[in-house]
Amino acid sequence: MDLLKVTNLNKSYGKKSILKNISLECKTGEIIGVFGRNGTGKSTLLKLIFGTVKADSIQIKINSETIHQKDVISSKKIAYLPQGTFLPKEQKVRGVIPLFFPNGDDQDKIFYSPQVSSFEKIKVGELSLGQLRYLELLIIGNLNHLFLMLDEPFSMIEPIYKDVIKNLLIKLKESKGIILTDHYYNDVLEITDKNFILKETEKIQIMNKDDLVKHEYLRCPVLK
Ligand SMILES: Nc1ncnc2c1ncn2[C@@H]1O[C@H](COP(=O)(O)OP(=O)(O)OP(=O)(O)O)[C@@H](O)[C@H]1O
Repeated sequence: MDLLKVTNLNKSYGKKSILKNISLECKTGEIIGVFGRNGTGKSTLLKLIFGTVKADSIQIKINSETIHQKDVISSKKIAYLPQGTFLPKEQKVRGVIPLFFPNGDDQDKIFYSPQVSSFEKIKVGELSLGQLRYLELLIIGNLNHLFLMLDEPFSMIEPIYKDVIKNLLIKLKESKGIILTDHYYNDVLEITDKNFILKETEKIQIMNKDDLVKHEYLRCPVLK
């Protein structure tokens, strides 16, 4: 088991405090869900841990090793799925895979993953949103990072691909720790082991949908 430990995380933009003294832990074998209304800092939190947004303060440790924020990307221990696509739209899927996986066996893992044969000849820009998000997750998930930060893996995705993505994430958590955020709360709660909500700069643990109502993320009554 590997442990990602983030402590003393503070972030403000100008005079506006976004996240105050946040701590969190994620183990390999675990998926953690992050909720919060628009603008509460969910994406910022993931980018701070990945190192692409500079923190006012943050300590990041993986097991006993401290990783400075500026060294997170080069350490190749934490990966990040941004909200927007990062793949070249004009390339066919079968041309994109070798860009990330020079080794033939590694490429095969992607090519023989469920569904990929149905869209490998298509250009990235012509994929459905579900196919595209799944391909991105397959690529990120098959690189060797221990921890994945995923920003909205389910948003606007057709139901069939949501299921394919959920199955992939459950498989990936066998060897990785995953922190994800998405407003599709039912999909998130279906696969997460722990959850929290960001509210007014703080992090509050969530046990179920009722807690999401209590903290004014959902309106009641919640159908069960
Ligand atoms: N580069 C920036 N400069 C100034 N303010 C910013 C910047 N990036 C984000 N913010 C502000 O920080 C706050 C948190 O933004 P963030 O994108 O993390 O929210 P979020 O919880 O992910 O929202 P959403 O659910 O809409 O994706 C928002 O008020 C946003 O306007």
